[in-house]
Amino acid sequence: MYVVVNAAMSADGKLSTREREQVEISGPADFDRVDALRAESDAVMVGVGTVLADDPSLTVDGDARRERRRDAGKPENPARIVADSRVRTPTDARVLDDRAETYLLTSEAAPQDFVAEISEAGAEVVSAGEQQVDLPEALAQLEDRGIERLMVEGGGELIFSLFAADMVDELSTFVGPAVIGGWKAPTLADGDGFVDDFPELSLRDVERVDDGVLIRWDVP
Ligand SMILES: NC(=O)C1=CN([C@@H]2O[C@H](COP(=O)(O)OP(=O)(O)OC[C@H]3O[C@@H](n4cnc5c(N)ncnc54)[C@H](O)[C@@H]3O)[C@@H](O)[C@H]2O)C=CC1
Ligand SMILES: Nc1nc(O)c(N)c(N[C@@H]2O[C@H](COP(=O)(O)O)[C@@H](O)[C@H]2O)n1
Repeated sequence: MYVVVNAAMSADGKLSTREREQVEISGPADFDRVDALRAESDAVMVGVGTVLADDPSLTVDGDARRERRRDAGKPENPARIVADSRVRTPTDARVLDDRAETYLLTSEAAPQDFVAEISEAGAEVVSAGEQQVDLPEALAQLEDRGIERLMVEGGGELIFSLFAADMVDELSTFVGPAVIGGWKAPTLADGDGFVDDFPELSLRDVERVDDGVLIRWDVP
């Protein structure tokens, strides 16, 4: 599986505010690029923190892009994946609507009645790991279901875990023209953080987009 992480951060490296309120960091050209990235992917993934904060749909906006996917024999939207160890996704979350297939990655710690409710609400549940989703195992199960190109949008906890598991192939960050601040505000990679053995990145390219900068890295 090829894993692309894409996120937008403020000039000071924050993904959202200390209240975890979504901020439009990207401008129109960057949002359009993100839509194209979604359309090129087999699945789009977030952590449940992002579902609870933003209630995203994770679908493709552009009609022409959805049509191209249909013409290629694919579903018009990529699958949606939520890492949600204990099933905190609300049953009325937009990721559970019928616009795309949705996988909920859970662990053995997930209460079985929540698992039943979320399955009833339309998600396919994939269990891997004891207390927290074991990402390599869960993503291997999804690869078996045909997901080869995965786009990850965030948030910071999930992105850190994917780097910690050495599962990221490419990182795109749009750095936008705002300062959000706040030590509690989510950053690109949160979790426990690294103290040594930092993942090394190789700069692919840098481009001015809207009023910010798009930086693309390969993760060798
Ligand atoms: N600016 C941007 O591009 C984006 C911003 N965001 C922002 O990020 C914030 C949410 O980020 P976070 O709070 O960090 O939550 P998150 O979206 O990274 O979800 C973390 C949660 O996922 C679950 N999880 C299950 N297995 C896991 C594993 N192996 N590793 C890590 N997490 C696992 C846990 O319940 C954990 O608390 C929101 O404020 C949202 O607005 C989110 C996506 C993109
Ligand atoms: N690329 C990007 N730029 C921003 O400025 C953002 N705030 C985000 N947020 C992410 O986009 C998701 C919203 O998805 P839908 O449009 O509802 O499908 C949100 O949940 C964050 O993952 N991304």
